[in-house]
Amino acid sequence: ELRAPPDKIAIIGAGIGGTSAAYYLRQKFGKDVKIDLFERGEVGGRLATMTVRGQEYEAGGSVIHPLNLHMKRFVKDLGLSTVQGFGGLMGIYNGETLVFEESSWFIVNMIKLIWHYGFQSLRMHMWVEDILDKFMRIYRYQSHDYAFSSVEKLLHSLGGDEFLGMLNRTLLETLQKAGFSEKFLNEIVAPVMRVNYGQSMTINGFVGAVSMAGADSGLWAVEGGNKLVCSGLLQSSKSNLITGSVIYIEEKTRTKRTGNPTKMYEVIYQIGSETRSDFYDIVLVATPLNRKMSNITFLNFDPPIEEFHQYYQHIVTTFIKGQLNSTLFSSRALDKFDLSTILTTDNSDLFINSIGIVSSVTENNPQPSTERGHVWKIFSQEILTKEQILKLFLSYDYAVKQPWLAYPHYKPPEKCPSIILHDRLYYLNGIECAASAMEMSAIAAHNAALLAYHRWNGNTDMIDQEGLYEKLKTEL
Ligand SMILES: Cc1cc2nc3c(=O)[nH]c(=O)nc-3n(C[C@H](O)[C@H](O)[C@H](O)COP(=O)(O)OP(=O)(O)OC[C@H]3O[C@@H](n4cnc5c(N)ncnc54)[C@H](O)[C@@H]3O)c2cc1C
Ligand SMILES: CC(C)=CCC/C(C)=C/CC/C(C)=C/CSC[C@H](N)C(=O)O
Repeated sequence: ELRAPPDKIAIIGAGIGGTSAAYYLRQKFGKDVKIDLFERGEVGGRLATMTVRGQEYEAGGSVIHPLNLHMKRFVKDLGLSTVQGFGGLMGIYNGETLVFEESSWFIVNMIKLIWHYGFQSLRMHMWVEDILDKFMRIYRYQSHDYAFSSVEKLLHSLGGDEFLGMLNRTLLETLQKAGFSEKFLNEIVAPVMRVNYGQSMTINGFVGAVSMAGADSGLWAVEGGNKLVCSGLLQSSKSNLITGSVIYIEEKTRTKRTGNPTKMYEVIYQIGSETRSDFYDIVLVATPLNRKMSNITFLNFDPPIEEFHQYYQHIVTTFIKGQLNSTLFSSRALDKFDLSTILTTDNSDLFINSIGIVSSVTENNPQPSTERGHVWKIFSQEILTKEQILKLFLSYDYAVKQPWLAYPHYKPPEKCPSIILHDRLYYLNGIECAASAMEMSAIAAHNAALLAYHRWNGNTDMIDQEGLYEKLKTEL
């Protein structure tokens, strides 16, 4: 028998995590629950576009994997359209020369890869496939409403000790153990880690696999910008957006309409210079909990809620429209230079992680070359200086930058923060310690919604079930 649903739920953060939590909470708790979604910045969070000269470009989370089923479902349910085509040729620069260059001929490419690295790229493909295969089990568990009380338990359910163990070893250790060559690791794997996570192969093995998946073919994005998923979910979940900054959360006893004293959470927030507060039965925190990123204080909890010190990687996205100085990378002049993406190896002298031609959020493919050049997106650790820009470009029209505290600085062994911070207080972004990606936040959101629902109704048999894979394999 179900308990009456909660009256009010608060979600802090309207990124993809918070808005998908609103969507799944509405599905589970029904139409009568009031859901307030607090956002101090823009709806979308790290899914953000930048408008330059009338064109919008993805400045944060930009690509989605074809097997990211939550994102796929949101796009379908919300009636959004997708754009494909992050094609073009890729090269890898080591600070002196291009150590690898793609060819537009599939067969030539294969021969080049085998010539340089033997069958390592095929083996890498199989390594990632195997991890993705196990990862996909989460969708089956969630479609049967199963929830997990910790990130570790969730990952363990996907592939046992070995799968969870990926959090405790560096990608380098994992791949060396699997027999990959130094040359392949330095020239192919390290550049992919740099473009996707701005870090080296010392990140944990799981996020390393996610990053390699982020170099697969078939990647897509939402036409008009990935952040449209967040505004769409906010609307479809019929949540109430409060544009304010949450500063405190405190547990208090309140007397409800029924006359019963009930433990509730007081959420104290600021709108401009005004401080307001409201009471909630359930609270979901959908933002990284650290001073620099959210600055939320948990007041008077017994036992106290731990301080979070996860360090987030500083990354700068810069958009530059201009004529690339192709001679920096190769002896070929610009009209003979056909690479549209250049990744870099782990070389401390390099001041960029990657540079690539981008299309606007409405284009399916990069615009044909114009006199004044393409729009290039550059990832770097630091803000580019004018001298650095002039080294990269013969001439340029504009350079606009967006700095980010982008994703955790990975340093295995990883100990993920708790999902259950207190009785009815949940934390979604602990999942980023395993890997940060849009789909990971959506998975954490679905899990937290299911967990909140089952704990509210006392359905303990739906939480942390072991042997789920075997159990569900035989179910229709
Ligand atoms: C440059 C970059 C490139 C990326 N590329 C990709 C990619 O290609 N593919 C991919 O899958 N992932 C990518 N990611 C990762 C992906 O964007 C994130 O994992 C995901 O967007 C995180 O979503 P979230 O909702 O969990 O957190 P966020 O998007 O950070 O949302 C948290 C929200 O909470 C709000 N907030 C914080 N504190 C408070 C407060 N006190 N009160 C009220 N509101 C508050 C914030 O303003 C923010 O909007 C990229 C990230 C970056 C930065
Ligand atoms: C979660 C799973 C199974 C897959 C996600 C794969 C994926 C899309 C990874 C990308 C992660 C990421 C943080 C990319 C950042 S940079 C993206 C892109 N190269 C760009 O140039 O903007």
